[in-house]
Amino acid sequence: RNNTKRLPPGPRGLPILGHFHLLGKNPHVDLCHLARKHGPVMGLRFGFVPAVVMSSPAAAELVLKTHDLIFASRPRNDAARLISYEQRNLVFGPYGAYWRNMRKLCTLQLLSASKINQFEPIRKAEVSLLVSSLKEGADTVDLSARISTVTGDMNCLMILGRKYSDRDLDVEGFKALFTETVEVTAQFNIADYFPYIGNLDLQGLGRKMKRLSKVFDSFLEKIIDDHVRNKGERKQSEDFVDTMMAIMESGEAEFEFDRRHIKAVLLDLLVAGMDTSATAIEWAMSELMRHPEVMKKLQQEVESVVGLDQMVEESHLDKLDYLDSVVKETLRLHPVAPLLIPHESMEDCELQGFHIPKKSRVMVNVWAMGRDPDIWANADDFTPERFIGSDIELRGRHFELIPFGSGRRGCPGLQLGLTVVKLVVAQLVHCFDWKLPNGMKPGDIDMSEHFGVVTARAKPLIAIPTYRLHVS
Ligand code: HEM
Repeated sequence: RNNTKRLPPGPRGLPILGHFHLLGKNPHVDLCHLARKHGPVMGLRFGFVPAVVMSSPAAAELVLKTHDLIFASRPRNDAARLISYEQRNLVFGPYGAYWRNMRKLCTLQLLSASKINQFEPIRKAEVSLLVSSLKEGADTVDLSARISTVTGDMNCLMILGRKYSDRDLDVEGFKALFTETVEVTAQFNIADYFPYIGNLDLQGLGRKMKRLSKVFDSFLEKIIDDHVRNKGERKQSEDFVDTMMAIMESGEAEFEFDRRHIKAVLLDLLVAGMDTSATAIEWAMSELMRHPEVMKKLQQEVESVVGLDQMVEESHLDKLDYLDSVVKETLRLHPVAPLLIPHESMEDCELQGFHIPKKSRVMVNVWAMGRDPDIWANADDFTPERFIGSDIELRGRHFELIPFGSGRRGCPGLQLGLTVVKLVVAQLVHCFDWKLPNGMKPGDIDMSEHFGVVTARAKPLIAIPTYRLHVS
C-alpha cells in the first residue's frame, strides 16, 4: 500500500540540520506549541535521526501500549555510553535480553514492595532530621536545598548503605556532580545525531562526560570495595549494593554480571532516585504556597488523620486522599520528566496511518497533555479537587496522566518515588506553617522551569517555617 510511506506531519525542516533550530531552552514547551499546529503525532528530524512527538493520550497509548514492544528501546546516547558503562544501565539500555534481565532484577530485588518497606525506618529518621533542622532556625530557609538533601540522603542510605556528602568526593560536590550528569545527559548532543561530526566534540560534552565518568567510576569502585571489606558486618537492612553483590557472587544471574553492571545500575538508581522525588516535592510545595487555601485544606486533612501530637508516619499515607490529589495535580502540571525519556522504534511501524521508520526517536510530551484544555477544565489552574471522585491514577493506565510513563519502560521506582514524595510533603505541611519572605505574595512565586532529564524549578524556593505541632 502506498500510503504506508506517508510521514507524520510536522514543521518544515532545514537541510541537514532538520529541526534543531525550533527547540529553545524549554523544548517541551516549544514542542507543545508545534503540536497544537501540526497534530498529536508530529514528525521531526534531528540531523540524520527521524523523530516523532506524541502529544495526546491516544497517541501516547499507541507507543506505550498498543505497539509497546516496537517502541521499547532507547536511542543511542553518548552520555550513557560514556558515563554509564557502554549503556549497560537500565535507563538507557537498548531493548534486549540484557535489559530485560536487569530490569527484572531491579524490580524484584531492589524496588519491590517488601524492599521498600524494609527501608521505612531510614526514611522516617531522615525526615525527622529535616524537621528538627527546620525547627531550630525558624528563619528563612532554602527549601529546595533542604528537600534535595533529605531525598539524597534517603537515597544514598538505601542504595549505598551510608550517606555521602560533598566532602566524600575529592573533585567536586557530590550533589553538583549528579546535577551536572543529568544536565549533560539531557542536552541535545550533536554526537547523537551526527555520528561523524560528533567525534569532533564541538560542544565539549564528550570531554565533560569522560571527566564525569572517571569521577563516578572511582567513587563507585570505592563503594564496592567498602562493601567487600565490611562483609559479614551486621546491618539494619541490606542495601542495594549488598543485594547486587550477593547476586554476582552466587553466579545465579542468568546473564553476564560483574562490577561494571553493578556500577551502571547503582549510578542509574542514584541519578533516577536523587532528583526525581526532590523535584516533585519542590513543585508540590511551590504550588501549595501559591495556593494557601489548598495548603490549609491539606493541613486540615493531615491533622484529622494524624492529630497535632505526632508526626506523619507512612502508615497514615493511604488515608490521605486529598494529599493524593495534590500530588497528582502537581505531577499533571509539573511532570518531572516532561518528555519522558526518549524511546526508539526497533522496526518500521504505522501509527494513525503515518509511517514511522525503524530507529525513530520517540518523545511523549506529557507536559503538553497535562496542560491540554481539551482534556482538563481550566487546565492551567492548580485544582487538586478535580481528582476527587475520579478514578484517574498514576500507574500508567490512564494515558491523560502518565508522569511515570507506562508499559515496559515505565518507571520501576514509582512506588518508592510516590512514598517519598507523599511522606515528605505531608510532613512539611503538617509540622509547619509556611510564610514567604520579604512580604512576597503567593502569586509572586517564580514558577520558571529549568529543562533537563529532570525539569526542576529554575530558582530555589525560599520560605519561612513556623513549627505547629503540640510535641517538641
Ligand atoms: C517522583 C518520582 C519519579 C518520577 C516522576 C519518575 C518518572 C520516570 C519516568 C517518566 C521514566 C521514563 C519512562 C519512559 O521512558 O517511558 C522513568 C524511568 C525510570 N525510573 Fe523513575 N521516576 C521517579 C522516581 C524513581 C525512583 C525513586 C527510582 C529508583 C530509585 C526510579 C528509577 C527509574 C528507572 C531505573 C527508570 C528507567 C526504566 C527503563 O528504562 O526501563 N525512578 N521514571
